[in-house]
Amino acid sequence: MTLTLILYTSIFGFLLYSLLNHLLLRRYPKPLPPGPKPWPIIGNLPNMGQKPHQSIAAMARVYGPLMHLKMGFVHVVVAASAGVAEQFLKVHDAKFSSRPPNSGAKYLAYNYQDLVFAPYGPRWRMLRKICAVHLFSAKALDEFRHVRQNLFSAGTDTSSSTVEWAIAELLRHPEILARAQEELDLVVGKDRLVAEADLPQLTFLQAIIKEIFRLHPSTPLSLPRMASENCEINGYFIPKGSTLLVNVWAIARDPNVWADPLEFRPERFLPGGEKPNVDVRGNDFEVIPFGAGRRICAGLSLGLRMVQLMTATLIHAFDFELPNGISARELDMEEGYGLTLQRAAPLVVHPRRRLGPHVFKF
Ligand code: HEM
Repeated sequence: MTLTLILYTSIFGFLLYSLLNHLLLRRYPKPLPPGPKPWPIIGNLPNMGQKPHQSIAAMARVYGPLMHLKMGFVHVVVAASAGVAEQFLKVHDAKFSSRPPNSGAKYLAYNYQDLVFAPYGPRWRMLRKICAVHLFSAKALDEFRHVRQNLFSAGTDTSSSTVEWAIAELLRHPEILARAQEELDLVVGKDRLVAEADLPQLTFLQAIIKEIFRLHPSTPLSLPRMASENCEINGYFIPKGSTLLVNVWAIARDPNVWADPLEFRPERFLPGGEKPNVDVRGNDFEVIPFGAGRRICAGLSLGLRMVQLMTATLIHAFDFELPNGISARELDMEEGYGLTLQRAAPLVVHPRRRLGPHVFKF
């Protein structure tokens, strides 16, 4: 008797949910973007897997670069190509400049009062202005240069994980590492450590860092945005309140845009390469590790400088050996998943000094 009751209740619940869903979806003037069919109540949560950026990229290969998902009752739209990302983050940027609510931001960030989670409006504008003028402007960064110099621990999680990926890729590509060290020896010499002022002359190093940000962006799904009003993108309806995820990881590996996208090839960013003029500062949508538009990473210039400086200093000052006779080609490059894109297995290396001991005396 009880079992029959549960069965009938479940069937009735399912039919009611499908009917409501159908009626609600019909109110839209245009179709929602295509996407996998959501389950009742939980939506597409079971499709997310252990590494959502990879699962979402696989789904986008089936449903296209503008995709619709349901996370529970929340509409989620995903941008998985440079063109679609540009629509959201440039053409319609103003409508997607708030972030969706979440408990972490509510309880840890003083009820959405910090810069990252503040709703788009006067307070966010004021915080952003303070950062732009007093903290992260080129002038402020130059003035605080001496405070940062070889201060490795000051790197944030995003910066430190990017450097870890960089060292791992360089170990797997010894010819690229040798060329970068050659450039460093030429520009910096062997009697001092790299300084921030050297960075503009280290063009090969800069290409390496761009390639690292392309293959291993520290926030693969960027930070979520939220639609503040209904809008239409590429002929599809995006309901107000939808969460926007931009799969910067998939965009930067798009085979329609990048030749041999999975290959680590910094030369592609050098003159004569396939993308000599492409940068990571949010103007070229095929590689946007710092996001784009008005809520682009506020610490972009600092993050970029820190990653360049830390990587340059490490490979200039040290050679690295892998422990236990592991060959570089065997190095596990599996991704873990967390707040930032970490290596599944942390990189363990034995550093050997390449510069004389006098260089390390401070
Ligand atoms: C490797 C380094 C870094 C990467 C890859 C990175 C990436 C990102 C991304 C993807 C966003 C979201 C952008 C969007 O919504 O379009 C973001 C936002 C932000 N980042 Fe970074 N970031 C890095 C380093 C830093 C550093 C060093 C700081 C400050 C010390 C910083 C401060 C911020 C802030 C305040 C925001 C929120 C901006 C806003 O909502 O207006 N980031 N970052």
